[in-house]
Amino acid sequence: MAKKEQQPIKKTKKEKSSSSGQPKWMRLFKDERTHFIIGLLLLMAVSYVALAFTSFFYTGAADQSKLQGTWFHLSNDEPGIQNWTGAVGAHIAEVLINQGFGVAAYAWLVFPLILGLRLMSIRTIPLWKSFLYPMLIMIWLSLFLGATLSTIYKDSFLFLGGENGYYAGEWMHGKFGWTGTLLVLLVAGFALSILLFKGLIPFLKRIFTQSPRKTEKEPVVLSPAKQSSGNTLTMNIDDEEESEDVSSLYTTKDEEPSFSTDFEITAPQPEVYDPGLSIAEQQKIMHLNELGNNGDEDDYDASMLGEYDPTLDLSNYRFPVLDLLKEYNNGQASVDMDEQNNNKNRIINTLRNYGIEIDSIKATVGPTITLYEIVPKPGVRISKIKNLEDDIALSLAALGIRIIAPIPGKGTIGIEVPNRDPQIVSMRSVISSKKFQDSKFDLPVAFGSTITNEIFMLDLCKMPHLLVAGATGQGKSVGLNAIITSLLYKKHPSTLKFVLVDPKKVEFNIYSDIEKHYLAKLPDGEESIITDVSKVVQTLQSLTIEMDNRYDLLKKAHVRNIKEYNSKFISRHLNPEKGHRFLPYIVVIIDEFGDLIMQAGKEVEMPIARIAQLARAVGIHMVIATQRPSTNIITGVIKANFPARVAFRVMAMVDSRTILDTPGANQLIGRGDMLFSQGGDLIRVQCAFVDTPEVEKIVKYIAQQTSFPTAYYLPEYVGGDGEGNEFSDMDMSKRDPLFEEAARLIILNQQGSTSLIQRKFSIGYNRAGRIVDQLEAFGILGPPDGSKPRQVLVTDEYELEKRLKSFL
Ligand SMILES: Nc1ncnc2c1ncn2[C@@H]1O[C@H](COP(=O)(O)OP(=O)(O)OP(=O)(O)O)[C@@H](O)[C@H]1O
Repeated sequence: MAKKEQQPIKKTKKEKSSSSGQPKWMRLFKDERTHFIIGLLLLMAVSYVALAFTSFFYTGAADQSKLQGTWFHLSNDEPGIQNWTGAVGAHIAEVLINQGFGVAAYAWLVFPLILGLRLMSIRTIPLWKSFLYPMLIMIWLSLFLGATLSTIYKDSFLFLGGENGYYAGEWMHGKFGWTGTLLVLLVAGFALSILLFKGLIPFLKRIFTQSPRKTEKEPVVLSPAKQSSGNTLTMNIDDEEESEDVSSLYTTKDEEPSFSTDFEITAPQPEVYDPGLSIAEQQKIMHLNELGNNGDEDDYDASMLGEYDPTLDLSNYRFPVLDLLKEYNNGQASVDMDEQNNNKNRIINTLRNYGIEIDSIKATVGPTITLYEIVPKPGVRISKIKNLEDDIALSLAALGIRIIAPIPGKGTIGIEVPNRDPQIVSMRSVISSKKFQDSKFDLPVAFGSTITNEIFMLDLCKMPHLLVAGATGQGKSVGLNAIITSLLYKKHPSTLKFVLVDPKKVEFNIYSDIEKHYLAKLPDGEESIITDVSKVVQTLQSLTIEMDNRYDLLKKAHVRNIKEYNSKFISRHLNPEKGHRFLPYIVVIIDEFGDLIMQAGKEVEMPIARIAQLARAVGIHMVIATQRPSTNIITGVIKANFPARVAFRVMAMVDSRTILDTPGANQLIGRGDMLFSQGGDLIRVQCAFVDTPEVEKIVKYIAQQTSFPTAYYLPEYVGGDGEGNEFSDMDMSKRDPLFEEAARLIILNQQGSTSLIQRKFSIGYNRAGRIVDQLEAFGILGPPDGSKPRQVLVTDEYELEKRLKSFL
């Protein structure tokens, strides 16, 4: 729907059917309100039947004689029925309880109850469990009651185990006798308990392995805490199900000291190689594992409590609604055919003037740019067309023309020409798009629309960090707001926290009202939006501590990344008593980090680099923005660690090279026109537009809802020395005496290998390795890259001299 508003031209058949091709009844069926109403009806039906069942125990005897009729008779009104729910309820109870499975018939109600709750968006246990488990319990209980108690209640109107249980019990008595039947039922009951409660086997093992030790330890006086765990064990004999929960919850904690001395737990080391992680992250995990494996989390299992729901604290939280966002381009803009035809003819003529003939030309009209794709006649040199950029721009009398020769993967040549009447791509249109709504990304960002009218989305988790740059007034702030807005529309406050840094003190202030929902800050930080440079440094250091803490948790949990960690926590295989907690993603957004680098230099650059190198595995992602795309701001260190980049319009080609390593951003037209690059490919995107009043509305909508008691507190950062931080440890005085010479050598050779330094200076491998580490820490060499040589981040001696001076 919304696509139509933003896109002036007819879409392809495929796109059209995906957005509007659904029949009305189907949409009604999928509508949230329909689900809610069906859920409500199910809950009503469940309550009705539950009441009928309960009443049946009191009124069943009196009603029995009147229940001989069929359903048809009953619905024709049966006089004198006493069941609280009338004739229909009485009949249902008679059929399901007496003729069915006896008191165990209540189990029928579990599945519709859970289904109803799910339809109303209240999540409990998985559906298959809610069906299978009650059915198994029902069959067993009906058999048990039928086989054991039926003789006791012989004269009652009620079959405790239902007719099914009664006759099955009779049959079993005939086959196995009384004792045999009881034995079979108890064994079946035990097997069923093992199936239902995962923690039962480890619990029993513990009881059995512990009993001899208990006698050895008898003289030891138990602390009150231990005595209470003894109580837990006693309960176990009385109440099988309840003690199951309680025991496996607490035994891990209480029994642990004596356990760990007697048993060597050989937990599997996590496999280190993970293609999703950077080399530095993999090394970090390997290093942590080398330090020793003291996590014995493998035993912990509280899965019988059902899945942990991280959103439970704010379970009534409502995501912002679409109506908070504005519609633009209400009157559907149509394609200006004259403009398209004129441009097409001009392109053909200009090319012809230079002796270039083409086979075909095709136009795709985007919101702000039209892409003309041409196929030249065989034998035409592509570079010849590329050189005509200025001439084509002149003939079209338009700025912002970009030639892509050839379009990667297409075999055509693209000429991007700005439209005379650009359309705004509204945030509303991208947020309401099916692509965004159905997205399964962990941190989905709906950035805007490509020039071929596709919604452009990225997963910040995969980037894993983003550098945003562009001259002032070209759409950077709107871009940052689009990122934040997308995340607010998709992530619950318990799963995402922002750290917002704003040295200009104007851009992010608007978000301070959602501090307790979505922001993370230092425990002593008064302001939720960080504006002060010294506070920025502290916050970044604190984030590196948070990162290290999270790595420790990952190590203890024997997992490789935050996703695995959180799913293990959700399935209750990580013990909160041992410091485990659900880890929200943290997105750090730094507006105008150029100002910070100018004021605090390495103090901010180095923690940024460190977080960028390591934090992806633990769910910390960074977006840094600057309006000064110069090499002293976007340094080699920054570039090496931010492979995903967004460039808004810049004034000079050299600026575009600084951001993207290629020209292009200087040819953009501004107002949200941007280039996204990751690993070489450039995509031109019209950034979605969200203005301040819209953001205010979203913030207000969230702020008026119940929040957490405080913002998310980052760990306290003590002292300025940055204990354990290799970057701050490496001040100039601690450099190797050969540091400068080694730096010159690798810049001269543009090759950064340890063996080169070793050979040239005739030094040992260890010392050469240390020098390489120092060169990396000072941003002269990039991080290790598998078997490939490290990247040299400084291009010439002049830049090196400047750097060395800045360090002094
Ligand atoms: N995606 C967009 N679509 C349409 N217009 C836009 C878009 N982005 C920005 N603009 C227009 O450009 C103006 C400037 O945008 P913005 O404030 O984001 O620039 P900026 O690069 O952040 O500037 P500064 O660096 O000075 O903060 C906006 O007020 C708006 O009119």
